Amino acid sequence: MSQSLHLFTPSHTWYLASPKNPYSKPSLFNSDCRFPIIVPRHSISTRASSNPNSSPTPVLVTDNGKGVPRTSEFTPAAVPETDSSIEVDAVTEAELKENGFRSTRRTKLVCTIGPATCGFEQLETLAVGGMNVARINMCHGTRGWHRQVIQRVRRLNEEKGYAIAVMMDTEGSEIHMGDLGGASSAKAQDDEIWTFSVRAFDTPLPEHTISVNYDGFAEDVRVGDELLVDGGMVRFEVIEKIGPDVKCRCTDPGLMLPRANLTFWRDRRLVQEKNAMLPTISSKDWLDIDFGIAEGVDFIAISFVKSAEVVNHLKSYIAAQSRDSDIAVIAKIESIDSLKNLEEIIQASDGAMVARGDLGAQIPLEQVPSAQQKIVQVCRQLNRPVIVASQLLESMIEYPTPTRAEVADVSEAVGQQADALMLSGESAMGQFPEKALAVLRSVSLRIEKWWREDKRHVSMELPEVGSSFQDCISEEICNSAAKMADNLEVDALFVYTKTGHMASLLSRCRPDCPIFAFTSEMSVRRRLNLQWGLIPLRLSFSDDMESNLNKTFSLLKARGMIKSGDRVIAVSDMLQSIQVMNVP
Ligand SMILES: Nc1ncnc2c1ncn2[C@@H]1O[C@H](COP(=O)(O)OP(=O)(O)O)[C@@H](O)[C@H]1O
Ligand SMILES: C=C(OP(=O)(O)O)C(=O)O
Ligand SMILES: [K+]
Ligand SMILES: [Mg+2]
Repeated sequence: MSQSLHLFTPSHTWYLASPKNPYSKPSLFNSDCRFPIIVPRHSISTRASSNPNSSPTPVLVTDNGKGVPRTSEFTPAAVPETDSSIEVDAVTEAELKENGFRSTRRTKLVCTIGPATCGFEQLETLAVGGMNVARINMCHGTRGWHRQVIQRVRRLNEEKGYAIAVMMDTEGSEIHMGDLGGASSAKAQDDEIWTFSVRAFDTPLPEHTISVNYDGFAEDVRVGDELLVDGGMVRFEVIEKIGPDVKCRCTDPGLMLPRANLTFWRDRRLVQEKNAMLPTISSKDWLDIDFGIAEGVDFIAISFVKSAEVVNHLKSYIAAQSRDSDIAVIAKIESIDSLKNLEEIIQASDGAMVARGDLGAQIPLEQVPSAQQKIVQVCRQLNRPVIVASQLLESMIEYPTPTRAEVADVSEAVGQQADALMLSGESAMGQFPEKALAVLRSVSLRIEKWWREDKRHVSMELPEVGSSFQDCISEEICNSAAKMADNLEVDALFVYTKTGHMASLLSRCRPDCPIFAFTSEMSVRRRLNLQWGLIPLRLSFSDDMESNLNKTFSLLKARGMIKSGDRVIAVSDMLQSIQVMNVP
């Protein structure tokens, strides 16, 4: 290569030549060379001006002047998808216009939908607040209830241009309490005697009685065992067994919520055989999975994964049920077994969740932070998106402001560059769902900026993940493009991707600038919405990168989302190229 970097001016387009790249000059491509070679091409600015008629009519302009449009001021972004339009939601658009590329949020936000947020307008408020993924927990509610939520999210996407993905979370075979006979919670006081029973009760339940979903419960516990509700929020000691009833004395008082998880400990260790005997995916879970497939959810999160085998099984099941479905499987890491088999589970899955609620009930609490760090790191290395979940802003279920400790916890996850943060009770049944989401949003933005500006991230060793030579080329291109983007301080990376793979490879590098991911598939756009730093947009594009770029520039410029002089690096999975250019 004779070109030195000073020739590498922004007004030039540069191509990384590869065997798949029709633009490459064969004489310059050394077939023995593992990596593509950079060859110069002519300036993009002359080509861009050759296509003056490609500007579309701007479709949507909503902005209340404060960066994020208010619900009532929404003009529906319903954009009939044509060859010459780009699909983007009002929030992304407003954020880009208001704050520019650099300050867009990179960390994605998942909200669990429950009674506090299931209405169309409530969902829209969450969308405006930055929700990227809506999670429904099959542990609660009926399928009819969940169907309605899915339909409302879909309507939001269709009418307002959002790409909110739906994640269905299976109940799993955990041992949990029943519904508390309709009460929203029950308070256990110090030294009170409560009965945990496997009997079927008519409502209302007798006083101080809790039903348990697992038939073997009374048989398996022993007098002297410690019974933990929700990982220790409330504790009891087993004092007597009488047939199906287990009498327990409250040793740590607290509030118990319907269907709270139960674990029991003997000699300070979790009694694990119980979970081991139960299948990871119960018969009820399989019916829920059928429901999820039929409703076209984007992600299925499996609770209490123990091995890669169950993930593989579910993936083949999904493939057999719906040939062209691309439902991604998220493994919830929340048991001792899942930690033991972490790498193989993550390798088998399409993503993972650090489910700290149950994890903290299975391992000592003080081990949860290091487990989180490890899971986040393994996911990044294996190129799988990772969600940090549970109790991020727990106090906001009841209070409008978070504790300092909660803000520090959110900051830690953002600093670890997890792909996504999740709200559970805060958004499902809390009093301040919108405020909780706003806290995640503002803390993410602030901490991301601080880490970027202070260059606090130590670069992580990213092992090769590709299995074929083509995959390795894509990977090298993304690694190089991300590095170039940082070194040249470009404003954005553009990726044209059919399957989303190149976009995820770029996201994995956690570059300083945001990544615009253009895809023609709506389902890919939604799926990419879980991944760090990606701004997924729908655009129909061709194999001709030149025309794709011209089209993108004029569409984005017409909507004020980019401007002349912005510097961009573009990669594509069709051509396996890297191009550096200034927006004309
Ligand atoms: N679909 C729903 N219907 C009713 N309540 C729900 C629903 N989803 C979540 N919740 C409430 O929100 C709380 C927190 O949600 P989540 O963390 O997903 O469940 P869990 O605490 O059971 O793991 C639940 O304990 C439950 O009270
Ligand atoms: C996210 C979790 O799972 P669930 O809310 O379904 O118990 C968790 O345990 O942290
Ligand atoms: K669940
Ligand atoms: Mg759990």
